[in-house]
Amino acid sequence: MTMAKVLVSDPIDQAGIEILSQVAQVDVETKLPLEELVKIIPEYDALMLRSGTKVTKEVIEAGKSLKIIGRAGVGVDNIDVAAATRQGIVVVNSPEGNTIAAAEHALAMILSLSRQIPAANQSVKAGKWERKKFIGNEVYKKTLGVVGLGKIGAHVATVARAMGMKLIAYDPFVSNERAERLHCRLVDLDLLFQESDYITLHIPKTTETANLINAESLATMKPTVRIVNCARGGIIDESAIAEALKENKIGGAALDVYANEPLGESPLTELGPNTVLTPHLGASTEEAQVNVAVDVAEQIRDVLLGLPARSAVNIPGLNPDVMEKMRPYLSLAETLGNMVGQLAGGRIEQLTVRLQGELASQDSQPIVIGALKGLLSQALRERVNYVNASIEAEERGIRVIETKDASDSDYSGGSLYLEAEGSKGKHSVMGALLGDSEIRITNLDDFPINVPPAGYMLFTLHRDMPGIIGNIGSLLGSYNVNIASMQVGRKIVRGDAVMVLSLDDPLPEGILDEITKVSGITDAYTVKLS
Ligand SMILES: NC(=O)c1ccc[n+]([C@@H]2O[C@H](COP(=O)([O-])OP(=O)(O)OC[C@H]3O[C@@H](n4cnc5c(N)ncnc54)[C@H](O)[C@@H]3O)[C@@H](O)[C@H]2O)c1
Ligand SMILES: O=C(O)CC[C@@H](O)C(=O)O
Repeated sequence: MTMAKVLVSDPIDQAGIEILSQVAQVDVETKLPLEELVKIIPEYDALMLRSGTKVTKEVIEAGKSLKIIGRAGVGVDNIDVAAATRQGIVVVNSPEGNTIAAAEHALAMILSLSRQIPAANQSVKAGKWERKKFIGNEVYKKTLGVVGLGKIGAHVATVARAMGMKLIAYDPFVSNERAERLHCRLVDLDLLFQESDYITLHIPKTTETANLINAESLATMKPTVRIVNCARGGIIDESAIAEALKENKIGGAALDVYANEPLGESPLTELGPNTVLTPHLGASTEEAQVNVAVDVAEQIRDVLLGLPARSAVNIPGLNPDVMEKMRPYLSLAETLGNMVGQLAGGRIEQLTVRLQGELASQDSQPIVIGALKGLLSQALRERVNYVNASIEAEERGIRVIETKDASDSDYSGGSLYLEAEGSKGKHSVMGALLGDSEIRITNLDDFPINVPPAGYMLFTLHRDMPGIIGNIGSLLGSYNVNIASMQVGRKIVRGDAVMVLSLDDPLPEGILDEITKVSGITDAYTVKLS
């Protein structure tokens, strides 16, 4: 077996490299120009990066073997996640590994601005002793406006409170209870801008948050306000804040992140001591770098070993614990999805997924994704996976109906019913687990059966009458097709029935037509599960 290959395209801690090396050949190539990255990426199974690499659609489309992209940090805005999802590539990050580092950097920025530490440092090093020039302010009893009360915002709030600051916050997605626990008063954004002595941003950059701080909002703030951005560049309009700082319309700003990085030429670099700039250092502590490298490298290792990732940003809701617990049911869902997809024909319009009995108490989302993965596997083969199954189904216009019926199942552990409507009509299959993980198909088109899935299967709809089984057996024998097992399911004696045959060999071309000509057979279908 050839060893997997991982490309590490930004500097990451050695602890991460060591983990990756357990399962893969690791190449560290930093500062690659885009065209070079596009050229070499086809060789790699995984890509690990920080904020320095831009993983564009072009990179992703060239990464034909990529299974996972790991961002050693929080923000995945330098990765085209939509393109990765479409291509079935898992994107993982380290949501908490650098929380404390980023929060402490924001707090350091608040204090640096208040006491003009960077400017005072420069002055002393220049041989001066300007004690009067560097009179600062205390943060004690000042109002801190926290925009974004997530992980980093919450830690900033906790420490700021310990320093005696009054806290207000704006985050439309957090509850009053969370804000109260953090001793923050939730306010609207306009009020936060007007009341704050310090404003600190801890939100992602989205279309809603782009240029959240601009000339207009700056005009509503106190003339002494100090603004800190250790979140993302582009949340502040850089020319507007540069203008406000130059004209002393606000007290100061400390920025770690920029619309374009590296910052290069910018009006921000021309500003005086009221402006503190750092080169995206929020996550740059030894501790955080070990945390994020280990966190993400472990996930890459796991995915390369066929295990789930714990912080995938593009597999909604499928956390590893759920995946592990549900694994046998996911396999059941995939098998049934694959079968019903073949029975109902190539162009599927609707899939109904019903979780029955005890299974109804489980989250249906992973099961639905598993069923869709199975359903699409004939068309998309290995291109469909747990990441892109839903998006691929949506693009094909497949309607998905999820239902639950806790009362209905003869099987302990419950059963799963799938019904698909497609170009070959409407068909249904039901299945359950025998013991912990053995799959049984328990129903086909509403006829009770009990068979394990097999590589090649033949299903017939027929009239239950003497001789029919023998005729089918002889016909298959004449084509040298060996029958591994056979079962008949019927609702009433001499009524309609199904026959399920597991075959050792694939059915030769044209034999289905012959089967349907056998007296009593009304229809016949084959399914290939290998
Ligand atoms: N400078 C750095 O090196 C560095 C390091 C780590 C994280 N970050 C950045 O810091 C930011 C926050 O990270 P986190 O780990 O706290 O994320 P988080 O997801 O825990 O918190 C983000 C918060 O923002 C809120 N939010 C989203 N949209 C909002 C909006 N329009 N208005 C107000 N609030 C909104 C969310 O409800 C959430 O509570 C991210 O942008 C991340 O990329 C930067
Ligand atoms: O990689 C870095 O140093 C920055 C990471 C930071 O911006 C993040 O979003 O986690």
